Amino acid sequence: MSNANEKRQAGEAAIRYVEDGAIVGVGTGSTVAFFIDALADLRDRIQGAVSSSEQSTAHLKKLGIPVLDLNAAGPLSLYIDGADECDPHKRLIKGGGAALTREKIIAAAAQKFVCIIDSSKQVDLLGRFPLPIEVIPMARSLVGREIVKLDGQPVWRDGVVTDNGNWIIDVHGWRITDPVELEGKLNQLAGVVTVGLFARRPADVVLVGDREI
Ligand SMILES: O=C[C@H](O)[C@H](O)[C@H](O)COP(=O)(O)O
Repeated sequence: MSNANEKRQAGEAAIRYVEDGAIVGVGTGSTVAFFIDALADLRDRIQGAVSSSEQSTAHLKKLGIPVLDLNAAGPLSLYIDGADECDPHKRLIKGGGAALTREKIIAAAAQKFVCIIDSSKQVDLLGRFPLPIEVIPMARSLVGREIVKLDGQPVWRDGVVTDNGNWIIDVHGWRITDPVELEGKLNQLAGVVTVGLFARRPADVVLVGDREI
């Protein structure tokens, strides 16, 4: 089965976690787009969605799904989002679409995080996909030098500005044996806004196509 078909299956399968009256946290990306399409059928049974990006907000609104502010919504029961890589412990690399900061905030606010992926995203060890890091623009070179000290190869995602007005550095060449430790270490660097490692707050459920693992 193609990756696109598995993404569609995962997006549609995630609907079974949505409860009546819920405010649903919604991630970003091509897999989530299938979820949003399916969520439109339930729009009269939910209160609405909290969105992780301008892209998802536009999609949700186009389909008539109310988009709510996280501060007003409070704790969320459910967050649905894709990932760029997923290890056997449900730890993730995210941020291929530059939406990692708002995604991490919503994941932290949600009781259950259901991650929807196709099978190409499954890895034994995180790091084949370059690790995205959102940085304050003036700190780009500083953070890059710190990454080199940690044996990573930083590549500036030239031309990309995040929804928060910041820049992205993609780090190549890391085999991430201890993602919890690395996430903490990178979070401490001055100028880093968010690291695309979701190890301290991994997914609770992963759907690979329509198969829950
Ligand atoms: O910033 C983007 C997000 O983390 C996405 O969830 C991730 O890149 C996966 O996207 P896709 O479902 O398009 O492969």
